[in-house]
Amino acid sequence: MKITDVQFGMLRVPLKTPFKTALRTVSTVEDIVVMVHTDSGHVGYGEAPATAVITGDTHGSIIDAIRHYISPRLIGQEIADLNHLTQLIQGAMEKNTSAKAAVEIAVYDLWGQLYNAPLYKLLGGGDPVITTDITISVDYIDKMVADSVSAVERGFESLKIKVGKDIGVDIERVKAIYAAVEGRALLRLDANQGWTAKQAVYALQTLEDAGIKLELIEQPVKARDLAGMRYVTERVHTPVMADESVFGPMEVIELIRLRAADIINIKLMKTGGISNAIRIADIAAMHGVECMIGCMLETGISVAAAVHVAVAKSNVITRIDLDGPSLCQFNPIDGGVIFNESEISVTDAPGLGIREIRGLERIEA
Ligand SMILES: C[C@H](N)C(=O)N[C@@H](CCC(=O)O)C(=O)O
Ligand SMILES: [Mg+2]
Repeated sequence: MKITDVQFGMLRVPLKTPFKTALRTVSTVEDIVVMVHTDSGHVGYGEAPATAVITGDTHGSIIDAIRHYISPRLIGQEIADLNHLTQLIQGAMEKNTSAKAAVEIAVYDLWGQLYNAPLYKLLGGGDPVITTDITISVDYIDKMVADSVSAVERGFESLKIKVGKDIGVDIERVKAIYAAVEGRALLRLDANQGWTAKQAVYALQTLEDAGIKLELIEQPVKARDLAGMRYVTERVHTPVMADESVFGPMEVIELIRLRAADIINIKLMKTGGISNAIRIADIAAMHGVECMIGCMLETGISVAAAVHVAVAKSNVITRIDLDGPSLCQFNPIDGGVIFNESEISVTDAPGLGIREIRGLERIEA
């Protein structure tokens, strides 16, 4: 099975409610879809969102990176030579992790199709049912409490509460949500870099002293402030998770060496796809560090790939934040991963099992 062509589409799906973090507000998922064609007629699918505030990637940069740097290296290559293909993709250029991720996901999809097996089985196998949390956007306190209660009523047992806007209000937000859902859901906080190290310690110690038990705090301080991450990790009981601070394996090694966080959030759009996600999971496992697998605003193409990784690496990926499809008004993907609110299950369809993408707008080559 040889690669013959790489094509693009744009997938737009409105969100159920605006997605609001300390970094941005978004109402529609708008992702680049990549289709890798082969001489056998098989097509592999990948997807990349333009999360410029985190990865630096835009729609234009994703298409340009693939069109001019990645795709020319892949034409004529054999899907069976997976490690060679991932090296070609990762070595095509610096950064541009979302573009690399989209192409790698499509290549892994084809690799599964080549061997007629679901991807998670080729990656090591595992229990094909996992449970995700759901994100509660940062907003007025009453709205966040209502959204949290509604999520619990829909069956979510883990809520990812966005904070990082105003430290005083953030503390009140968490107290109010905790009071409303106590005993029914675990609370994960994500400040998306919105606090200073001292603010984070103050907020977390105030919440801990008030008897509020949090599962973890994600990325309390600026991405590059590893000293700040370590400062917080050393001073609070709540486990600290690194998100924007770690993209690839080298950053993970440095973070672990510095003991700057307790947990690592792996996202395919930061790692550049599946090969580095697996590397990070293995490095973390060797050091006894647990991981979450997360997503950006993605639909059931790239989130499906993350699900396969999560299933195969459940020895170390102990937390799941793959709520992209649950945040969308509808699911445009007919495929091998079934997203049913908090429960995500994988079928035995080959590769990612994608059969149809509804509403895909073609982007001319
Ligand atoms: C969607 C997911 N639950 C999430 O919160 N992901 C990111 C933010 C993604 C974005 O801004 O598009 C995160 O910070 O964990
Ligand atoms: Mg995060």
